Amino acid sequence: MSAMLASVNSLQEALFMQSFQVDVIDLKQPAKGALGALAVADVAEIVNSLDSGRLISATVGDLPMQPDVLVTAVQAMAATGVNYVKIGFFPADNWLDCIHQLGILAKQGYALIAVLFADSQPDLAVIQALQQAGFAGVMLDTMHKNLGSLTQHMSPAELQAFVGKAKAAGLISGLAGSLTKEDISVLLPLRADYLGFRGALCKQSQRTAGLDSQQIADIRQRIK
Ligand SMILES: O=C[C@H](O)COP(=O)(O)O
Repeated sequence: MSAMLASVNSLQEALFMQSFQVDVIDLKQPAKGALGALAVADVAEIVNSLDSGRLISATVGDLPMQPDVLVTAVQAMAATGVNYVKIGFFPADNWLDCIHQLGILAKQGYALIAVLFADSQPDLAVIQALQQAGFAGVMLDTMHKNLGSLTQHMSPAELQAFVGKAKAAGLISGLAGSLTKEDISVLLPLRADYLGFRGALCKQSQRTAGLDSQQIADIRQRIK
């Protein structure tokens, strides 16, 4: 069974989401992009306010693929005490260099999740490099939030292949990207470790709008 990850953008949203017993609370600022980041100080406050033992992830933002920029951002975000730091792998020709530098942090104990974007046709061969570098996990998301859900960019067979490769590499696997409640029955059989949501949890399914309790309860019910 897959777990449920829910993205929230403030302490108020995080506390509200916690009341629905979601498995992973993901801290990000959707208004700042696909993986827009919250301020490190805000993340630290949220980490200190949620129940201990609650799994928390945070993104470092839509950053350029520059190893030094990524390493600095990851160190700052990890210092807040989040369980996982998510790093977007945007189209660039130096992924292996970035993975190598981030791998130095991974080997020091940082729990890193690489985010690949289904709408940019990522080369899944990178999963092997992520494993060798010591990443904790890999997930699929979408970069362009107005171009449909993950299931419109990759077929069930392609998504199954992604999950299979991640599992074979011993990595946590996640699926996200404008997922709708209708996507859930398609994705659950793939047995990813978690399914991630933001837009579908919000009013009018707008990821920058406020959370909608009925939507959250509905999705929580479908994943339980
Ligand atoms: O990590 C999960 C994402 O926050 C998903 O956001 P989205 O559903 O708006 O694409």
